[in-house]
Amino acid sequence: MDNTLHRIGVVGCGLMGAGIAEVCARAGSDVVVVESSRERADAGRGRIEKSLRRAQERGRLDNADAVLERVRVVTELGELADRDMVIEAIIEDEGAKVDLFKQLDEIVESPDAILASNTSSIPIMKLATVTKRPEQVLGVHFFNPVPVLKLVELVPSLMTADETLERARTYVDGELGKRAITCQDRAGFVVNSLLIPFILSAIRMYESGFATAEDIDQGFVLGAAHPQGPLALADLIGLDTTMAVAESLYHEFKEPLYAPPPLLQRMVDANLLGRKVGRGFYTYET
Ligand SMILES: C[C@H](O)CC(=O)SCCNC(=O)CCNC(=O)[C@H](O)C(C)(C)COP(=O)(O)OP(=O)(O)OC[C@H]1O[C@@H](n2cnc3c(N)ncnc32)[C@H](O)[C@@H]1OP(=O)(O)O
Repeated sequence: MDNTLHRIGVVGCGLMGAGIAEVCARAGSDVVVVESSRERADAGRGRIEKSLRRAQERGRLDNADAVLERVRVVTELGELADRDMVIEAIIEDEGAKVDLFKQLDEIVESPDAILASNTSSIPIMKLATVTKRPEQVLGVHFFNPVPVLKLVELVPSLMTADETLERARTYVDGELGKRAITCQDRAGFVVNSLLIPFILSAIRMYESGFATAEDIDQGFVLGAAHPQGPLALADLIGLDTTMAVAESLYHEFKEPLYAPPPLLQRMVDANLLGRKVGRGFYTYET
């Protein structure tokens, strides 16, 4: 068996999917990205192109066009049939991901192909058990902005084969030039288990009127050398995603520190989702 992963599929071309497709193509892989409609596919391709052009302008990339040629954004899942690995990066919703994994298992032809999820918090086992290849299913969790942040969490379930984990590690560390860490299959993995309670505490602090958003964030930027404060970071992640990850953590551990505060829920209800819509704790030009 050729263990190398050449042909990569990505499902979802939002914030994370576009970033994942970009870094895979920059590493030389042939990438097919699937979106649910032509409009979304066009928007996703635009996102990838904008990021590549920016990288070229800043001198971090020689030829954006050459990279773009390695990415096809399509609307049919069937186009993933010949992939060596498919990375799912759709909405953080267990039902939607389970449905997708059932379909991918039918579509992806190679018996050796890996089915990976970029989930932040949904148990990998729930996705593995709906396929006929649970030993080739694992979590491959990237961080936003994907082209900038070096970390990838690799999450084997109890059924993932050692070989699958090693093939994914070789791709992430070797081809993508990122740094993989490994952790067990429980909600939040390493980073979100620590980061989400921190962000929720900042939202509770702001909600109580204890300090302004600017002062809370400045406190962390200037007092703890974080690149941005917790509320600005929530805006970057997206308040809907922050909420979904908090709910998964709360569901798994029943710890009050993971319970989403009412203000977060209200902001999600109001579609104040952060950077991607132009307004969250701060306002942004879209
Ligand atoms: C919830 C999920 O499951 C898990 C997660 O994703 S948790 C979230 C993890 N993310 C973080 O913690 C992000 C923390 N913040 C940061 O690292 C930084 O604030 C930031 C990179 C977002 C912005 O950095 P900042 O210095 O303020 O802005 P800026 O000067 O525009 O960017 C710094 C560099 O990153 C690049 N960059 C910023 N955003 C980018 C993007 N979306 N795509 C590509 N490159 C980007 C810029 O081009 C710049 O590179 P250069 O110096 O070579 O020109």
